Amino acid sequence: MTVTTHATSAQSSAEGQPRTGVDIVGLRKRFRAPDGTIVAAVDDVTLHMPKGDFCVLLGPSGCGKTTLLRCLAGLEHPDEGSITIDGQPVFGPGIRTVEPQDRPVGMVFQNYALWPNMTVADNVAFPLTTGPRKNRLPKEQIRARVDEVLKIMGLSSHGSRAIGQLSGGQQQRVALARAIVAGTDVVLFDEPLSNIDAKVREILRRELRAMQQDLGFTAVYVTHDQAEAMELADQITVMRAGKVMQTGSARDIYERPRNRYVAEFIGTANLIPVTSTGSEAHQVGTPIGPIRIADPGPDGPADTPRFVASRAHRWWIDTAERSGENVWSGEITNAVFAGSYTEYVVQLGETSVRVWADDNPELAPGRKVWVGVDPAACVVVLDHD
Ligand SMILES: Nc1ncnc2c1ncn2[C@@H]1O[C@H](COP(=O)(O)OP(=O)(O)OP(=O)(O)O)[C@@H](O)[C@H]1O
Repeated sequence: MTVTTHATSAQSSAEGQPRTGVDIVGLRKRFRAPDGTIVAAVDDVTLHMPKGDFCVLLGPSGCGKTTLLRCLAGLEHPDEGSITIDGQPVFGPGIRTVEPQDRPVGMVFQNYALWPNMTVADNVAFPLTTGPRKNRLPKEQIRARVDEVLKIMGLSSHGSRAIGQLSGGQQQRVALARAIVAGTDVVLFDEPLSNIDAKVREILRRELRAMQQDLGFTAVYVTHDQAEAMELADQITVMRAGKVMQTGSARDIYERPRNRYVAEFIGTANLIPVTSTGSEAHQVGTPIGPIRIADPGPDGPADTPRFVASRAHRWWIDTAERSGENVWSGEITNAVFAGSYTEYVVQLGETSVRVWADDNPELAPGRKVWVGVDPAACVVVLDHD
């Protein structure tokens, strides 16, 4: 990827435009693969990213997250739809497409994309020193702004160093500093921490979140790492094959997945097929008998298969006989000690469930047990949208 430059915040704020975050409507981007087939990399995406929120695009490799981000940056030309960034239409029918360097966004790439022959300070200053000369800040102001940003990123004493004299984590700090130096209201991140070792990544992640909250910019952050998404995001958008599967807070997505894909992609879910609508409200029939549920799930075509989804850690396990709603007896078929919990696989007839017991009762496979789950932790999800 190439480095893009960033418009100054002065441009977006001085014109007094309304700042609303990022709005994407009906966006499509197709590519022709080498074998001639057409790939719908972004497939009718409509998404609102509220101003000042940390918005994560999450999904497996190839689901279209980077293409969507590149469309926001202006590095890809979408086939259809519209994009508005902080009230400024940058792409859409009847709109002159705004070039990357004129969009009110900063961008941080996975591979840092720094200029190796420039010092740290010059790399950070770069977005302020490009564009029409008449719009540029005076030199002293650029220097002051660069110093300020280097301080925020803990790089004050590194300004005159060459890029090659920095560690990977420090280089990524420089890239972050460069993305925020112009004070743009939207910063785009393409898996910025994935080349950094795990310990430093954790630190940078926390710093990035704190910095984003302090400065108040809207972050659009691409990752395939669900833990990273959950730690950082105000809003997570789960993508699959170019489409948005679900958008919500980390808690919404985790506790109220709307389809099987989301339930399985985030966390560990037990999915038990729904065989009938159940004789009472908030109850469904399944191969292990009726299950009481909290949420009947989204409407969808009647013939779409449905499942009761529940998180493994919301189940309990007991060796003493238990009875009541959402309680079953079964046999442990596998037990794996995972440190803070033990995962048991328990066979209930033809169905097996995973139970994460955090009191580590040390039960061996073959043991008869009772297991159960709180109805509040059971939601019905569609097989697909
Ligand atoms: N320039 C291109 N030419 C042809 N196909 C492309 C091009 N760019 C992306 N694609 C295809 O579009 C789809 C989405 O790619 P994209 O890079 O957006 O996915 P991603 O979710 O960001 O994946 P990753 O996490 O691996 O980067 C993939 O099938 C990819 O092969």
